[in-house]
Amino acid sequence: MKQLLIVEDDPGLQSQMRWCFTDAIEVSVASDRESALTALRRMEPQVVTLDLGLPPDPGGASEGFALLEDILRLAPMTKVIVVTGREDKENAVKAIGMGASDFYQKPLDADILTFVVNRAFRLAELELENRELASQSNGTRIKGIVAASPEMLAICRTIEKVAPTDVTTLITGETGTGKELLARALHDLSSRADKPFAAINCAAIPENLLESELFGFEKGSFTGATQSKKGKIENANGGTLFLDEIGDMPMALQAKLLRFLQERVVDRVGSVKPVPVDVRVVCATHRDVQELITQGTFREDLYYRISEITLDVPALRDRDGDALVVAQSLLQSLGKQMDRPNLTFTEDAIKAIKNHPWPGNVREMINKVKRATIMADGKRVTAADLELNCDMAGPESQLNLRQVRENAERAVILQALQSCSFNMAQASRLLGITRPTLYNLTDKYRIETSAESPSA
Ligand SMILES: Nc1ncnc2c1ncn2[C@@H]1O[C@H](COP(=O)(O)OP(=O)(O)OP(=O)(O)O)[C@@H](O)[C@H]1O
Repeated sequence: MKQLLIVEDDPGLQSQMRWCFTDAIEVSVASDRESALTALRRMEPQVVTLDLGLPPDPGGASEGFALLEDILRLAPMTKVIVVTGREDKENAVKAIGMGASDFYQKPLDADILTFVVNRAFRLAELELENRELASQSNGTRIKGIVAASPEMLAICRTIEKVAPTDVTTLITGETGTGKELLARALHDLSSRADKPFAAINCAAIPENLLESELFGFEKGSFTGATQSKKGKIENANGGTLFLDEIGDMPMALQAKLLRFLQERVVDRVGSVKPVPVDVRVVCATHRDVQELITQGTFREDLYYRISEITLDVPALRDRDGDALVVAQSLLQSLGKQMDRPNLTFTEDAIKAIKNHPWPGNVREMINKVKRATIMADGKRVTAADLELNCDMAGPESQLNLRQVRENAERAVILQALQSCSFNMAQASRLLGITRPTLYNLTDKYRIETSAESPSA
C-alpha cells in the first residue's frame, strides 16, 4: 500500500491536501516534528510532504530543516517533497541540497500536488525494484551457475566466448567447484547444444573397461563381447565429449586418446576399421597436470592437445562473496524442493558461511544446506543447523546470540519507557510500535510498566 505522510501545521491546508489523493494512497497527517517522527516510525511512508514552516518556528524554516534531517537519517529511502511559500526558492534549493527529492510551492494546486506526489511514489517504487533486482542478481546467464564474484564472473565470460568455438578445453579446479557444470555450459551455449553431451569419469571406471567404454568394441573382440557396441566417443557424435578426471587416465589409453584427438577417428577394440567422429572434447581434472607430467604419469603431448584453452576454476573460498550468494540460492531452491519455502539464514549462519573454508566447495555446501533445510526449527537456519562453527567471539557466544538480541530489545524498550516516565503511549510512539505490541513486549521481558517500580 502506498503511504503518504503530510506534515503541515495549518489544519485547513491539511484537509485540503488530504482530499487531493484517492483511496489508493493511505494518507496520514502530522502538524509538528514530534508527531511527524512518530508517524514516520509507525507507517514508514514512502513519500512525505513537508512544510518547512513548523512550530515553534512557523514563520521560519529551522524546524522543517531539522525534521528533514531526522527523516533522511532514520529512513533515507523516503522521498521528501518540501513545501515552501511562493517566494521561498532559496530554502527549497537548500532542502534539495540536503537530500529532499523535490519541492512544491504554495498556494495549493491539487493537480500539481498530485502530479509531484505520484512522481515521488513512482521513483520510490523504481528504487525498491532496483534494490530487489540488485540483491537477487546473478551476474551470469549460464544456467545452473550462481556467481557474483569477479573471479567466477570472469570464468563465465570466458565460457561464453569459448563455447561457440570448437577448441578443446581443459577445466581445472578443486573437487566440487563446478567443473562439470561449466563443461555442460560450453556444450549448451554451442551450436552442438541439441546433440549429445556424453560424460565419462576416467577415475571411476576400471582400467580394463575404460578403453571399451570410450572406444567401443567389435563382436568377439574379448570374452563376453557377444555383439558390437559403440563407445562413448561415437555416441557423442555431433555433440560434446566430457572426459572428467582426465588426470587419472591410464598411460596406455592416453596414447589412444591422443591419436583420436589428432586423427578424429576411433578404433573400436577388435576392429581395424577406423570410424570418423565429430565431437568437441572438454576435459576436467582436480589434479595438477604439470605435476603429473613431471612424475611421468601424464603425457605432455596429450596435455598440449587437450589444453588449447585452460580454465582454472577458483575454490569457493577464493571467490569474493560467492559463498553467501550460492548458499542463499541453494537454501531457496532446496527449501522449495523440500516443501520448506521462505527459510532464511540467521546472522551467525551468515558469518559462519563466510568464514568456513569450504574444502569440498559447492558440493559440500549442497550437503550442508540440505541438512539444515531438514533440521531448522521455524523459518531461520542457524550455523548449528549447517553444522558450521560460528567464531564470532568463541563458541560460548553462539548459544547466546538470541539472548544478545533479546537483551538489546529489552534495553531499548526500557530506555524508551524511562525517557517517557513509563508513559506507554509515548514510549510506543517513540519505538514506532503500537501500544498492544509494547504491552506484549513488556510482558515477554517482564518489564514493570509503572515508574515507581521499574525492573531495570
Ligand atoms: N556456481 C555454482 N552455482 C550453483 N551450483 C553449483 C555451482 N558450482 C557447482 N554447483 C553444483 O555443485 C555440484 C558440484 O559441481 P560439479 O559436479 O560441476 O563440480 P566438479 O568440479 O565437476 O566436481 P568434481 O571435481 O568432484 O567432479 C553440482 O551439483 C553443481 O550443480
